[in-house]
Amino acid sequence: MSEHPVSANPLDLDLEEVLARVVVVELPLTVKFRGVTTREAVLVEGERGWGEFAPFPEYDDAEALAWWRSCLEAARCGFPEPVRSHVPVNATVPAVAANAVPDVLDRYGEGITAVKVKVAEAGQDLEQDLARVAAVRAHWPQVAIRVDANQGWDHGQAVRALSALAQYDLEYAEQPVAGVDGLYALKEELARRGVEVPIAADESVRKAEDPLAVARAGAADLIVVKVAPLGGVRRALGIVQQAGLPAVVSSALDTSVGLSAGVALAASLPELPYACGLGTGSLLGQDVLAHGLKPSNGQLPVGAVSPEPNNLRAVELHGPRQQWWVERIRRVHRLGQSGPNR
Ligand SMILES: O=C(O)CCC(=O)C1=CC=C[C@@H](O)[C@@H]1C(=O)O
Ligand SMILES: [Mg+2]
Repeated sequence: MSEHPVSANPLDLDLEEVLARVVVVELPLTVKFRGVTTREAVLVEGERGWGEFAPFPEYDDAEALAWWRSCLEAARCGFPEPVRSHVPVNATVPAVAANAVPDVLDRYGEGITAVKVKVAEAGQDLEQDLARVAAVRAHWPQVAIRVDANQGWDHGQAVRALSALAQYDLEYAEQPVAGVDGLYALKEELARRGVEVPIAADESVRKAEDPLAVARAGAADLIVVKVAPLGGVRRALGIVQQAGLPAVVSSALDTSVGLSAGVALAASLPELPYACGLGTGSLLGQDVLAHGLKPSNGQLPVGAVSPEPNNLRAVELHGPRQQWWVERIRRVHRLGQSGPNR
């Protein structure tokens, strides 16, 4: 790729030249997350660094376009100047059985100050969520605990669950129910009942037509921002600035290349009031860097990353899955050149 000015459109490139050099990888997860045990991603090296394209397989091309823009921003434009050298991260606990919690937490090492616990998993019940959160509190008594329901509760379930979980002094509840109206109604009801659990919006930001609608409606106390679904670090920075709410930077279960874009966003935000959901490198069984981005003393370092050729070769995909990703990029790229500026 030739020298690329930051102000130009990163989609303006010779696509076949880029596709000839992309690396498609599949990384094993050490714990099942979002129902999957491996994570596929495409890595692209550009004149300013490495970018990652890894929209989940079920996402359509319109949704995947923001991830492609984000990948090309990293590869071709680089990132804004950081204002800090390290970012604090939370441990993330998937919807595992309570007795598996200590083992999951220990993967993140010492010095973690916040833990995010997945709740409302399909096929599980509130007792299992309470037991998982209790196991976190028992293993690490001092940490702040937040829960993420991925909009898995309806209004009544969320009121019941958060009223019960409030005994653990929750830092916040992430996307307990679906939609801006749903979040607003829940926030009102919790306030009426005196249940003091702040509400964070995730899907209502990253999957919304208008990522600012939730802030305008006063339906959340804070927002979760993820670089790839929001179309890159600069777009995510703009959304945080316009939302005017505290922001938590999170991963999309990325390889260390994708995580480094999240770190770049966290590093350039003027305020960083919460530990970031960027510790998920600890859930990967293999990574593309010689030393993957895993927390040390609860923090990740800010800076460029570069995959190690041997690590890349060990996880590189060939054949039909590689072709599937290449074809997906062709379609998404065409959409970006022809369609509305999503
Ligand atoms: O925020 C974290 O602690 C880790 C990232 C995380 O939870 C997620 C990553 C990828 C997909 C999402 O289902 C999930 C989330 O909902 O925040
Ligand atoms: Mg979430």
